[in-house]
Amino acid sequence: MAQYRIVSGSVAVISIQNPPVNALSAAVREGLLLSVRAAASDPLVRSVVISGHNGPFCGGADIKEFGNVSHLESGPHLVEIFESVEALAKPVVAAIEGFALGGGLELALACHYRFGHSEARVGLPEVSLGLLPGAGGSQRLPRLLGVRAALDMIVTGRHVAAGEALKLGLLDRLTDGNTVDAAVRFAQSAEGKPLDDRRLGNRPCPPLENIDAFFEEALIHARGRARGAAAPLACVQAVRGAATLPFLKGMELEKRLMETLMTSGQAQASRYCFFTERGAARWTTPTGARWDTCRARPISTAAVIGLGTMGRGITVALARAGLSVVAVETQEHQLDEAQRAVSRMLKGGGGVSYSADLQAAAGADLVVEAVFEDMAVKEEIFKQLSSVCKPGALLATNTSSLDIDRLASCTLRPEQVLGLHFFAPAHVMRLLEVVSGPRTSPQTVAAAMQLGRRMGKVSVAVGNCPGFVGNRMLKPYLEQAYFLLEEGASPELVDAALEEFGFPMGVFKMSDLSGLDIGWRVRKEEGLTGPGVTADQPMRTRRGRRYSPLGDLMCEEGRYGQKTGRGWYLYDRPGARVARSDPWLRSFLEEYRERHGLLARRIDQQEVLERCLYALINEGFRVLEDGVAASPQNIDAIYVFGYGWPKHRGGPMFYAAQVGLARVLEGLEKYHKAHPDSPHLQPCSLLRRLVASGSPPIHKWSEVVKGHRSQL
Ligand SMILES: CC/C=C\C/C=C/C(=O)SCCNC(=O)CCNC(=O)[C@H](O)C(C)(C)COP(=O)(O)OP(=O)(O)OC[C@H]1O[C@@H](n2cnc3c(N)ncnc32)[C@H](O)[C@@H]1OP(=O)(O)O
Repeated sequence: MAQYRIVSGSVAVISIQNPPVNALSAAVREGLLLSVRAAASDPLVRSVVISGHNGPFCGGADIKEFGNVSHLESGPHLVEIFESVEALAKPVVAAIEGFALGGGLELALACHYRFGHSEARVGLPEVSLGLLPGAGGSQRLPRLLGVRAALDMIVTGRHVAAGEALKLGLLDRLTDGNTVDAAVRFAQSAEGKPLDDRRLGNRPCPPLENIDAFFEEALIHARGRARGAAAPLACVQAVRGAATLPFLKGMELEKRLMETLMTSGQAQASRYCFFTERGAARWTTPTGARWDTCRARPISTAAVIGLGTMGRGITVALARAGLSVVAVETQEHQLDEAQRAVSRMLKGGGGVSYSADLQAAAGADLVVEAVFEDMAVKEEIFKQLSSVCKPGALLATNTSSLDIDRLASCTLRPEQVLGLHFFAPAHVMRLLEVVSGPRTSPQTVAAAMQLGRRMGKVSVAVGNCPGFVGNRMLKPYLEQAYFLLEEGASPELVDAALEEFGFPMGVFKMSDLSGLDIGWRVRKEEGLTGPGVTADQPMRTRRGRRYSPLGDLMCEEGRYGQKTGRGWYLYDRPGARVARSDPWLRSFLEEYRERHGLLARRIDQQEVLERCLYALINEGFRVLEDGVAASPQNIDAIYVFGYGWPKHRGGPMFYAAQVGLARVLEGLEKYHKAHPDSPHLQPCSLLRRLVASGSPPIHKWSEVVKGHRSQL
């Protein structure tokens, strides 16, 4: 699948043909090598242009082959092909339109010249697949750009726009016109000229002072970016090889590092995330409606009701997606402040108008309610929206846990009511939970999923239950963290274990960031704390189960987290970010344990991880059993893109499969025996059934789930 043709009498144009992204599958590799050999041996050919068929240059190695060694090993290897390209005695020009990523850019680096379209982008994103640029990219790019710029691109995996690539010297020329035509003309002008200096494998790496100190720092930085991830560290090692070794020795090092990464569980997990992200768009409902058959009415105008932090972020996300937005806030002072904040974020007006009157939502195709979490207030707004809004307008709530169906009941159009659960900050975070109630129509889901895509979100269709998928699973995780404090752990110990696992922030730091008062309000609403709880009720039991009042007590002390400068940690001032240990908290916990006759014991990191993560995973199985998520892959997408679950660990359900379902079951049984008053540790029946049926691979779990009622 490489097209070969001769143009202008002397230029061989080799076009990679493998839609949609022209990935370098075995067939493409075969075709490329044959074409390069044909160009080398044809005396009429004096130069070569390599391009991508129908737009994109090349999306890199074929990721679908990675899990299958026989596919990966069939056909010539990329390193061999790129060596032949670089060694060709005729000038080779890469004509880059769309994108040249991973192996695609490595191919371009083996060419003698690189032409780019002005809207193209290039990058070496292998690190996000748990790999390194293992087809010479880690050795050629530093020789072209210098170590600093190359290391940045390789360790971050970022896509670089054509303009920046030109400045860096990665692209030789840009064109706004037809890239292949421009490359052909240039190739002809380079015919017969010396090529030695154009072969990056021949060049030394530009010198760098204080190499040891530079790479030490680079390693520390790489470790901090994704804790516990092996690929960024291997990338640093490979680039160090480029800076210190001859090309062929560097290539050997790259090969050794790549072989270790390629077969690692981390690469498997990262690859799984890649497909999970894309798979979330393919939703279905029990009525048979599907992503590819259900037509969605396009949404071009939206109204956002309530301009607190969430409402502002949602307004920005919608405006950036090209919608015309009316932002409504009934409190005048809040409206002015919000207008300034939104304009700052959008760097100007950006198609947003403002109003203090709900009537302004009358003409919108979609309304997103984003007022604070109070059911009575939301019900009143939905009642009003039902009569104010035009027929056909969709009514969405940004609630993070309340009942969508109850809100739908306040309207005369329950089939057009849904939840759009954004994550803070809403214009930055990738995840969107699209929540349907029992009466939400498939067309409504389709429209929301399409809108999510326009906003660049990973949108996941979920069913209606308290907390939906993400927050429902978070509850047992948080609960175990509180219990661990009661039993003798400190917030520092719990957070360190979770951060070492790979979360960007431990549970207590995260709670300080989002505000302890949010959970407090929810618990009050649920009747777990506050005036509804009578004095004769035991403090550490609710509805017959263990309950930790620690979070409530903290709020009663006015410790809401970063916003008050005090929470599970101490901060220099309200709003400051750097968490410091707080001696007050230590005494508070000691006094609490003493008051309740709790004996502090030594808790290790393994127990922290198992109790917190297994409780969360167990709830994930319940979510699947209840039909609130369509697949374990959807749960994993939610956790990776909304809750900071490390990509190199795939998501909670993937992690459970990787650890072994039998081991997770055994762990839960052990902890439930020790804590029988904590039902979240009681293994759910789906997990038991999966283990009983031999722990099938994750893509076969649906066969065991079958027969349960879907809430989607
Ligand atoms: C043996 C190894 C030796 C050497 C090292 C080389 C390693 C590599 O090259 S690893 C691959 C590096 N490349 C990437 O990481 C790029 C991954 N792709 C993307 O970032 C994006 O897909 C895109 C920017 C290329 C296009 O984005 P967009 O237009 O939004 O489309 P989609 O992402 O929805 O993708 C469409 C479709 O294509 C599939 N796909 C994308 N890239 C690849 C690929 N490299 N290999 C195989 N398939 C790929 C993607 O899964 C979508 O299909 P599905 O919807 O069916 O999943």
